[in-house]
This record gives sequence, structure tokens and C-alpha cells, in this order.
Amino acid sequence: MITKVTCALIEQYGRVLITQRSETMPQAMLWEFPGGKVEDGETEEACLIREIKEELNLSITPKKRLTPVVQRYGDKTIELIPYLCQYNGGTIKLAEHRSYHWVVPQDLANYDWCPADVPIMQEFVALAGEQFSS
Ligand SMILES: Nc1nc2c([nH]c(=O)n2[C@@H]2O[C@H](COP(=O)(O)OP(=O)(O)OP(=O)(O)O)[C@@H](O)[C@H]2O)c(=O)[nH]1
Repeated sequence: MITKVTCALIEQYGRVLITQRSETMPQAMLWEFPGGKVEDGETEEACLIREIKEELNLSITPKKRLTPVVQRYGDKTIELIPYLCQYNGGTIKLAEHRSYHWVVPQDLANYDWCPADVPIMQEFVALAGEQFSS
């Protein structure tokens, strides 16, 4: 069975929000785009809005679906579904994560990522590059 997991690429002032998983979470200490598992009967967008409120206390609007990544972790397989998201408001309060950074696209490759996030991070960097060259 494939578990659907959404993740949010929340942009503000040319930076994107990334979060570091805590010592006690699977993929401990690695960086990710925040999000979580889609519940039964829930849309991907509703899942993101709920997870980002629960985990970070932020209000967002999902704007554009990027390319999903299927990743095997041991005996579990996830489909990680990324969305570009608009930040609407709120002050970050970390409920689960160890830390967070607002990062410019050219610095994203310097972080130690969850394996599933690497292609998503690269797609985002390519999109950000297009914006500046047009
Ligand atoms: N949220 C999130 N999870 C990710 C990312 N990349 C990645 O491999 N995962 C994996 O996706 C799975 C689900 O993540 P999660 O644990 O945050 O989800 P959740 O809070 O809804 O679930 P839980 O309450 O059962 O732990 C984990 O195995 C996690 O390691 C990512 O960018 N964001």
C-alpha cells in the first residue's frame, strides 16, 4: 500500500520554509517540506491546510501541484505530493519539528534532506531559476 503524504513549499519574500524533523520522528534530524499523511476522504489541499496549521500554526493556501515522488522506506512506500503554497498569516510555533529555516533557492542543496524531498527541492530550484531568467 502506498501512503499519500502532502508537503508544502511555502514562499515568502523569495525564500521557502523548510523544517527539520526531530530526534524522535522517522527520518530523524533530516530536513523536509512540512506536511503529513492524507486522511480518508480528505483532499490533498485540505490535508496541507490542516497539517500546516497543526504543525506550524500558519495559515496557507495551496496554489500549484508539483511532481509527486514515490519513495520506499524499508517496508513502507510513500507518495510525497508537493504544492507551492501562499503564506497567508500566523507566527510559527513548532509543535513537532526541531527547527525551521527560511531559505533562498540557491542554498537549498546545502541541507541534509529526506530522500523523497531531493527531487522536489530540485524542481523548485529549477522553477525559481526560470522566474529570474525571464
Ligand atoms: N511531512 C513530510 N513527510 C515526509 C517528507 N519527506 C518524507 O520522506 N516524508 C515521510 O513521510 C512520512 C509521513 O510523514 P509524517 O510523520 O510527517 O506524517 P503525519 O504527521 O501525518 O503522520 P503520523 O502522525 O502518523 O506520524 C514519514 O515517513 C516521513 O519520513 C516531507 O517533506 N514532509
